[in-house]
Amino acid sequence: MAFNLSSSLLQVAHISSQPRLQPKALAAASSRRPLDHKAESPTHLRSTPSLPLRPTGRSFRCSSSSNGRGDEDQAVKEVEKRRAELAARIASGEFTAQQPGWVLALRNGLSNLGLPDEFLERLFSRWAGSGSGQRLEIPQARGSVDAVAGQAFFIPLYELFLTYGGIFRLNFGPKSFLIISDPDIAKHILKNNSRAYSKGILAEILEFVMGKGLIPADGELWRVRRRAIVPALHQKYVAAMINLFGEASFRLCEKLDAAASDGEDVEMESLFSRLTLDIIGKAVFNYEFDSLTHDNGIVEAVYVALREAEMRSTSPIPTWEIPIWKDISPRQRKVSEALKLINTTLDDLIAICKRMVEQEELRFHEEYMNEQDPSILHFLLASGDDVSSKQLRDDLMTMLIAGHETSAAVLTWTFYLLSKAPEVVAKLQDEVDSVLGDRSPTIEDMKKLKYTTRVINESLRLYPQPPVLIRRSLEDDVLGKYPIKRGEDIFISVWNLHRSPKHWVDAESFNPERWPLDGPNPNESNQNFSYLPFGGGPRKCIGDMFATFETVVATAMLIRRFNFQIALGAPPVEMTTGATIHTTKGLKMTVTAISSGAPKEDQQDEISTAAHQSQQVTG
Ligand code: HEM
Repeated sequence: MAFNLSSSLLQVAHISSQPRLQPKALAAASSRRPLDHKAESPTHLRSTPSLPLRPTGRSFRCSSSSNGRGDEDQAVKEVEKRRAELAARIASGEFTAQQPGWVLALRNGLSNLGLPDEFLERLFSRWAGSGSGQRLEIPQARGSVDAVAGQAFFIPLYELFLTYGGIFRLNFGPKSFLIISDPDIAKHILKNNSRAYSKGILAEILEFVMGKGLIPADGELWRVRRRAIVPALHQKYVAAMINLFGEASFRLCEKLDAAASDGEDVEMESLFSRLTLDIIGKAVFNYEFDSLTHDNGIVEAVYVALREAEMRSTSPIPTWEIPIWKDISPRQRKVSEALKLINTTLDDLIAICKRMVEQEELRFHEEYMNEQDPSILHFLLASGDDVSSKQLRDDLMTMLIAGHETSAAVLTWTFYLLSKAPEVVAKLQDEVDSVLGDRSPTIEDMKKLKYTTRVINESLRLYPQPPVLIRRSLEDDVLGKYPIKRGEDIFISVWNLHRSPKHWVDAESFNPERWPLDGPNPNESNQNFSYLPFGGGPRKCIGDMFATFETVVATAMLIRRFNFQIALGAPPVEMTTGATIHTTKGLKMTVTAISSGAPKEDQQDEISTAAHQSQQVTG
């Protein structure tokens, strides 16, 4: 049965438990020097005894409007109030069920006196009975809808993390989840013992649209498909994609040019969604959605399927499972029709591509790529991938969704962050001007656009897409010091890891400078699983390089041509969740052209030349 993600997450507020982490742990980092991640490991930080009071709701303020300050202030106040209330309830121990209130008060008191967390941990777990051989209990929270309704679910999880620490159980009625915000435990689940975990609920929710595609697949099927698909994203392919990114971004620039000269504001979230849909359609199965230019049936069908996937992951009652409902609900009928259209289109594309491959004088090798059709589908068919049409369709659909909404969300939040950081924009524009000038990016430029890359790295830290990773334990295991049973549903909160004040200095501020330009590209390995923008372990994203270059190219090409500001009177920018973090009401911006740059025909010529060059260099 499909399980509902949010019915759990919407019910987080009332708390019962053995709190582990004391509030004072939380703002310690703000007074620290920037972390040297190589020298100062998360483990070291965890044992730091000085623990000032935790930050309040200011962490997640993302409202912004150049006008309507009143609206903005009101929205910010609401969020802060709700958060402060929740934080106060958690901190007071009001809902403690398994441990008497006085134990909590004593522990808080000792903690405020500066006793190290680890010492208190040992003391109180012994008190709770583990020393006498009883099973060590994971801290628990149980909830009700009212305290968290109306906000993205990962926000209350952050509040709970600040009090309950890197692992706690979230109970609601008969359901329970483990919430992980500890880098070592995340590493254990994702990498060291990854075989003991499946995609669980995620596979159930996404089955209707991704079938057994690479994201939901588990076990042997996943291994076989991953082995077949990963080679398709080889270096030469990614280099060819830079040209595709450039062309699509150029089309977006044209659209923005028109808006700028007409003095019209633009809704950037939907434009980024269209940009990345156009890119991923070409990249995965050589299909021209052309959604930036016009709407058509297939574009609409893709959005119907995507919105349904998001609705299913955030709706309290799985009505779509009721057999008759499927037939009578207009929404579900629309979903079925959309899926039918997408499947037919994919079948047609597979058939066309098969014919192309048959007619080709094929000499397949590691970096095989057809110049007319460099798509992943073409590579798979040319490689002799022995797979059913249904499985191939599932994999293509999976990549379409995985590579579309994620990149769009990264660009949306990057431009939101940039709208509030003119000094970062100035540095970005300097870099882009000196590296690219007016020409289109090539694969060689990716190494040189260092600051642009750091901006994307930092945007992914503050707005990870998706904000939680989902797993289910396939066998008994031990997480940290806690034994867990088979069948546990687990959320690894990347949001919490990326904003943990234990691991980041000034965790909430947008500061691309935290990543040295001459340092390695930050990833889960060199950040000890405190930073997981593309996951980690064997199920790490296969499109990480693709997506990084895509967002770097789009950012560079837009930022050198336009200034972006939140539009006058735009609604406050707030978060909501689907599979990725969306805005609640869009990202409405005023776009002003910086200069006309090279004439358009020249730019178009350059795009073709750049494509040719990048193929020559890497081919
Ligand atoms: C900025 C854009 C992107 C972000 C932030 C992102 C993030 C992620 C993350 C965090 C995972 C791990 C999920 C988990 O462990 O549960 C993942 C998996 C995956 N991603 Fe991406 N992704 C992006 C773009 C792409 C693109 C462009 C593609 C395809 C070309 C892609 C294809 C996949 C696939 C197929 C998986 C599943 C891998 C497996 O389970 O073996 N992603 N992605």
